[in-house]
Amino acid sequence: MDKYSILLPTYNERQNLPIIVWLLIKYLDQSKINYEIIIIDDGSPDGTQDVAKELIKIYGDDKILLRPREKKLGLGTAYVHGMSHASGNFIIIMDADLSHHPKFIPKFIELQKKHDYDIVSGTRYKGEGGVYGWDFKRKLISRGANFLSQFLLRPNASDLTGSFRLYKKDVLTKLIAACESKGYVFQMEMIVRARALKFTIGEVPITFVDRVYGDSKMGATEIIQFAKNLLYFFATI
Ligand SMILES: Nc1nc2c(ncn2[C@@H]2O[C@H](COP(=O)(O)OP(=O)(O)O[C@H]3O[C@H](CO)[C@@H](O)[C@H](O)[C@@H]3O)[C@@H](O)[C@H]2O)c(=O)[nH]1
Repeated sequence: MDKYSILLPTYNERQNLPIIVWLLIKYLDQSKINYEIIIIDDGSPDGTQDVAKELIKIYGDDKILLRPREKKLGLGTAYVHGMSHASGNFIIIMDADLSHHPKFIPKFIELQKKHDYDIVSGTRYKGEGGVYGWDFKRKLISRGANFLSQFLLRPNASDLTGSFRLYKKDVLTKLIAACESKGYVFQMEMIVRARALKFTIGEVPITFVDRVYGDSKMGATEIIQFAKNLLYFFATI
């Protein structure tokens, strides 16, 4: 039977974590999906790990695992760390801040099964997909980054910077081995490398809703890093 390991990277998500975990359990149980939830917390000062431990007491350590690290080491490396503890043959990566709704997961799984895709990527930029709650500046950055990367890299997916995705575990293992970046740009690199390695990608339109609690960790450093990597991938891949 297929098993899905859901990776939830967290940094200061004390308020969001109980809600996202509850929603995940509700939708995945309802759809009779076999899963585990892996929380990768980078030593959040707001007590996210204490909340995670309480959730494990409530829902059980067969459903929720906490795989903490001592300090903030970046989003890309958090995925790698989580995956090394995953027992599923499929991996689902999503944000813990309620921007990604678990109701889309059964659609990801259905599409993957139908076409045996290596990757299913949530897309905000196709069909019914969309973004809610971002200000004009943030929308412009995201759209601009996507437009530029589409133009330069010609990837097989319409949302290069999004992170709500399902991977076959062996595919993700190969992609991780091929990827060099550590931060947010990891999402883009995965799709670019996927094309080079000839992995198939299906897409499910998703609505991305900006977080209500807490703050985004994306700043100028991540944006500059993204631009540098974009040019590097353009020149090398
Ligand atoms: N463990 C760990 N988790 C992190 C780190 N940085 C961020 N996270 C977690 O990663 C998720 C996304 O981080 P945010 O900082 O909230 O991202 P965002 O601004 O909402 O950005 C979203 O849009 C980007 C552009 O489309 C996406 O690239 C990004 O993945 C995300 O979906 C959240 O669950 C957050 O706690 C880190 O260094 N370590």
